[in-house]
Amino acid sequence: MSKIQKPATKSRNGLRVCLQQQYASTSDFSLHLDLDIPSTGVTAIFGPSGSGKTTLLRCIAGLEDRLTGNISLHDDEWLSPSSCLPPHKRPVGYVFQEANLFPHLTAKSNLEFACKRATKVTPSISYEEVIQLLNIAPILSHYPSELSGGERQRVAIARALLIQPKLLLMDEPLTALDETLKQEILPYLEKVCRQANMPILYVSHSLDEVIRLADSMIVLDKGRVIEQGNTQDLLGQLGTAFSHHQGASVVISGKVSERLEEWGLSRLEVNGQDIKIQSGEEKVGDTLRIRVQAKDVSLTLAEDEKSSILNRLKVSVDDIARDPKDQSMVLVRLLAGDTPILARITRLSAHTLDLKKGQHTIAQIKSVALLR
Ligand SMILES: Nc1ncnc2c1ncn2[C@@H]1O[C@H](COP(=O)(O)OP(=O)(O)OP(=O)(O)O)[C@@H](O)[C@H]1O
Repeated sequence: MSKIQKPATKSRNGLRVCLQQQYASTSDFSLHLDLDIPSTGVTAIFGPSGSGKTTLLRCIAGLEDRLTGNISLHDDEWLSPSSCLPPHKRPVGYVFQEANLFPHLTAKSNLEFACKRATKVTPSISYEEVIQLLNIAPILSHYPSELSGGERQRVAIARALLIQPKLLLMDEPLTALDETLKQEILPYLEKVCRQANMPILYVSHSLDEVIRLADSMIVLDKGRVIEQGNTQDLLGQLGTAFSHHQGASVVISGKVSERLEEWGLSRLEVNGQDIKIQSGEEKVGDTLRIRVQAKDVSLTLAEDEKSSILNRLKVSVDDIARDPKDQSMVLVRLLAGDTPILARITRLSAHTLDLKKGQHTIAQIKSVALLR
């Protein structure tokens, strides 16, 4: 195995991972990474099957032994050329695809086991807080076999938090659940992600989950990082793995400026323009994150056109790219101020509108198409 080229510089904050790993000298797969991961927030690890997502988490947790390099968290060195902290000494909470609870112990005893393993003397989250956060008080006396998949996974997340980790690793925690259970558990995950004051690495194949949960993203392919950045920036670019995805979308953040109770809508201010969305629980002043799918954005040049579409944003065309998978379609990158929006329209429409870079146009988005 060759040595890592770039020496790891120490990070004062967050997770530093600079490593090289290979399962066996005969294996085709190897992992070569050099990453700085923010000290809080969710970083999604995305990429095709076999790209090394699970291997990366296992290396960080200390579960792989054929690796060299440096891993540190907030300047605590877990791996260096001269040392390797064993897995049980790493302050890591790990949530797997399957809940992996002890089958002979009740949910409560599973959690108590985690409390005994806690890595910190002063807990950053109490037992009661975890129970409340994941709403598992009613099921504490149940054995894993008596719980639904979603309940088991909520207990598994609680167990990972009660270890009092400084880093949370989640490997496709929703994949084994059906759609209904996924929707049931997502709000809990969102709460955990928002409240946990630590870096969270979240492996997922689901663009939906990534958009809902991740602040930043790392895209792996064949053990290498091919894209990395802030979720909003990355999703708003053309020519990435995401812009070619069926569900190509951008994430837009805005402040709720008004609730239009009579119409069941809320007004969101985004760079001085209004977006109306169907009302939820949000209050005036809240910041909301909404997903706009490229397929739900249409373009028009007529400013005063009467239309049932409520959201008509003044934008400029920043770039146009052909869809490599469908020659009848193009993706248009638009800017509303500095907020990127993607529109997936036919090549014929782009031709008819004579779309060009820098051109001013109107992006129309139906309110019902906006997801949160
Ligand atoms: N124990 C092992 N021994 C040898 N090769 C392995 C081992 N575990 C995984 N691999 C190989 O390493 C590569 C990366 O696997 P890994 O599980 O990290 O991918 P992944 O991106 O998590 O995939 P998926 O999305 O399918 O879970 C694959 O080619 C896999 O076959």
